[in-house]
Amino acid sequence: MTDLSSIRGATVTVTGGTGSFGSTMVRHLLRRDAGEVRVFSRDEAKQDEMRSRFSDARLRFYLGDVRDYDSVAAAMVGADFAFHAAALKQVPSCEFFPMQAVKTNVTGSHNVLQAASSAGVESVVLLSTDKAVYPVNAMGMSKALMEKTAQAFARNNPKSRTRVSLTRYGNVMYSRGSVIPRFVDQLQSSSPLTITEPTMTRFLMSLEQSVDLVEYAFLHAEPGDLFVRKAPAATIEVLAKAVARVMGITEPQIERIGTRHGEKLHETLLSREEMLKADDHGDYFRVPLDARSMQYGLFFEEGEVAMTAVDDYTSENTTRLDVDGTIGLLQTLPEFDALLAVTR
Ligand SMILES: O=c1ccn([C@@H]2O[C@H](COP(=O)(O)OP(=O)(O)O[C@H]3O[C@H](CO)[C@@H](O)[C@H](O)[C@H]3O)[C@@H](O)[C@H]2O)c(=O)[nH]1
Repeated sequence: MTDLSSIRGATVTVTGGTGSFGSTMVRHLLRRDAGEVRVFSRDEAKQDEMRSRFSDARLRFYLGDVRDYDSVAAAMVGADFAFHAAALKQVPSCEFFPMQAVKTNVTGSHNVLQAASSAGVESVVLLSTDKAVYPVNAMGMSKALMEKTAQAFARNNPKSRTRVSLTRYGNVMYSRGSVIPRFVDQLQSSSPLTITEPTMTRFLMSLEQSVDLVEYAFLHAEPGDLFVRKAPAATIEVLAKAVARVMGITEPQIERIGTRHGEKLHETLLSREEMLKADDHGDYFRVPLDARSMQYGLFFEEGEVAMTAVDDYTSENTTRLDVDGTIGLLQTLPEFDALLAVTR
């Protein structure tokens, strides 16, 4: 039985541990009294910065790349649990270099699973994205294949000591390089807000909520399960107006720049096929593994029960926030607190 007390004293590896999610997860694990937290990542400068910022003797830094099996294996030996956040996640760079996305997101994730299983790690939670559902860009496609790799591991190794599970989430508000800090910069320099397509919608989630989701998966997963957190969404026009209002600007200048390469109008967190199988856990959905064995007939001949009229779970049909609702959400973010404290 996994509960929060399992983290106490445990050794935990976080791949991508210096990133926005990774470092928040590391902090969370330290608060949960983990005995040792291993930060696995490529960038020695970020590790060094994190070492002095955290200044915690329970942290261990592992330099490596998920593409390099030996480096991942070294970070897994003796670990109890692992959270796999290392990824190439920017849509444009993966569009231009799709094989780089394959190497990191697919082969690298496979390395993480193999290394964890060889080391007898008890649980691995892998992070995926809404862009993996009906993917239209290389980043989403590579993450979809990562999901399939994890599910195949669970299906093909029912006796494995390593419990593999997945989480999928949408846009993390104020994450590095994303639209909210971009709007904030534009407002601060009195430049127009660059809006791609005003009616485009995105799920909105805070970094803390993404950590909660990953911990929920860790606590509740059966092998091969996938979890998403229910989340509200807003159009980009609403989001732009809300960011401006929070910063005291009621009529922001707006410049339409058009939809970028590989972008969807709306994102999907769960397909209708997944919704048909999903269990409703209140704040979360759990999608169990399709655990039919390697008997191909079960896939090709018997098929599924009739598909009923269930919809995908999308940023178009989830709870939609208006400007006031979005402001309410933005005001919960520590980044805005810090920002407004400076401008006040
Ligand atoms: O100047 C800009 C930049 C973006 N947008 C729009 O804002 C939304 C969000 O864009 P952005 O913050 O760049 O995020 P996404 O491209 O949706 O991708 C983010 O969210 C994904 C989860 O859906 C993560 O996997 C990615 O790593 C992360 O970059 C999109 O509708 C964009 O069209 C604008 O309107 N103006």
